Amino acid sequence: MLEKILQSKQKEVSELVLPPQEDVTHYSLFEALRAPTRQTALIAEVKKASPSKGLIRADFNPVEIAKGYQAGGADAISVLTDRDYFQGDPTYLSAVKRAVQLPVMRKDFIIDEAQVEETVRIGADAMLLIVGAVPINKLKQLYDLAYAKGLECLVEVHAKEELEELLSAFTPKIIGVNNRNLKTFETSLSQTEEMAVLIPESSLFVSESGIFTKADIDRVQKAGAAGVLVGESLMRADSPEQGISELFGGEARVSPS
Ligand SMILES: O=P(O)(O)OC[C@@H](O)[C@@H](O)c1c[nH]c2ccccc12
Repeated sequence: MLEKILQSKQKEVSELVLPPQEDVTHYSLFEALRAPTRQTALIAEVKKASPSKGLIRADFNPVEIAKGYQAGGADAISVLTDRDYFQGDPTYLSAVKRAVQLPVMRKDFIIDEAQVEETVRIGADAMLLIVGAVPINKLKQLYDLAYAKGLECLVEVHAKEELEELLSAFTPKIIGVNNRNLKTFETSLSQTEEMAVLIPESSLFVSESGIFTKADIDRVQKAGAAGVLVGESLMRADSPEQGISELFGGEARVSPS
């Protein structure tokens, strides 16, 4: 599946027309994750559909969902911008960014410098980089370019070998372990547990995908995750706010946001 997505991305990139620059106020993802609203930081994801689950939420208003996430105490927001496989759109990110006072991360398959520039233009504060989507030296170039342009990165790995390859090249400030194997779509939280020991102390560690309950949050937090990235379980909730409250089992906020 990842292969197929990357092929269409290549085509998309070759046809990319850069949008005008959005005028926005930036918020740091790193700082937000370091001082979370609850014990475990939450990146709440705006995602209409996915290749593994199909349509997740028919009644989909990205701005209303993002505002609900902010009201519910999310620390940051992730917006899927891939059109072909996730029914996302770069314009959703710009609209969300204008509506909330939280760091907003672009969730897409970034393989080229032009997409980094596009990410800046649409007003994002951060973007996802996936180890395994591009060769590691290319990933490092994209990472350095992003930071040079004022964008932060969440660098995602799935397998242990990917993490080792990443760390032998450089140490990202924010590392995500995707519990979902992008080749098979299976999720397993033991992925987070197995990889936690290898994550350097100096990096913020986010556990991504397949997190549905307070028990799941406690489990990855115990393993060492400072934060979680949650999409589906929140998108299926009656309201985003209530979804967050239920996900945290009613846990009180430790700091207002
Ligand atoms: O919906 P979930 O299982 O809570 O997962 C969210 C997020 O981790 C997932 O959307 C994701 C993680 N890495 C990705 C890379 C590309 C697209 C999507 C993703």
